[in-house]
Amino acid sequence: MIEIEDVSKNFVLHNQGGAVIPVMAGASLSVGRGECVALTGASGAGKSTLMRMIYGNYLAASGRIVVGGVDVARAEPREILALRRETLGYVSQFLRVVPRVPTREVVAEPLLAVGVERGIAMARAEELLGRLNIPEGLWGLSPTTFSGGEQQRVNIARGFAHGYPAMLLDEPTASLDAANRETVLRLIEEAKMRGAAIVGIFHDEAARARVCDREIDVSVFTPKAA
Ligand SMILES: Nc1ncnc2c1ncn2[C@@H]1O[C@H](COP(=O)(O)OP(=O)(O)OP(=O)(O)O)[C@@H](O)[C@H]1O
Repeated sequence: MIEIEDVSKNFVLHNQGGAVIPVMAGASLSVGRGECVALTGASGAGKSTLMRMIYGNYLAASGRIVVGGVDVARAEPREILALRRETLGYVSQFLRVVPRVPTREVVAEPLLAVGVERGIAMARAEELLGRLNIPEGLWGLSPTTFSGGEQQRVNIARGFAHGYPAMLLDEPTASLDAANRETVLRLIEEAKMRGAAIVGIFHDEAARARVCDREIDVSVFTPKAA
């Protein structure tokens, strides 16, 4: 479902005389349906960079990144948007809050975007908000004023609303209490059971051991000259 072949990445520092920093070379990785792969490696090894390339935020210098049959490294912007709507979910640590949109709608939005009937989308949103312990009294309010932890849980609910065939998870259990951490681990297990291919960064070692099938140390993709 996610195929990465011989990918390299350089950063060009335009404000520092155009210095070229090679950060990745020969990155290859394959993630099948129902599989969860953890990216590991020291700080600065390139975990976030690889995730951003898979999501199409950073362009690879060479190689292929194929998600659900779409080569992200070569796709048109509208193809990337369709991929993100239908196939590839990204759960970051932080919610991008849209002012005045109620929490229930924020969570249901990915389902409405793929044409799920409104009643079904809202029911799924409410189920997830309940599981993640967001008080019912908050569901009709915009999450703008929510606490950091509440916004993080709303973001997780939104990220797991639609059954994406492929998912990227950036520290999904960071700073959660035990009960909510357990819920997130169950959501990951449920996603795997329905066949999602998952790539994630997990600093929480116990979480990684429980939900990940394999670990890839991205420092093996650090260019030799770097
Ligand atoms: N936009 C950018 N411009 C220039 N260099 C960058 C950029 N983003 C990342 N880098 C460099 O690429 C390397 C990999 O960074 P990256 O954030 O992917 O590491 P990481 O493994 O995710 O680290 P951490 O665990 O600290 O989050 C680092 O040396 C970083 O300085």
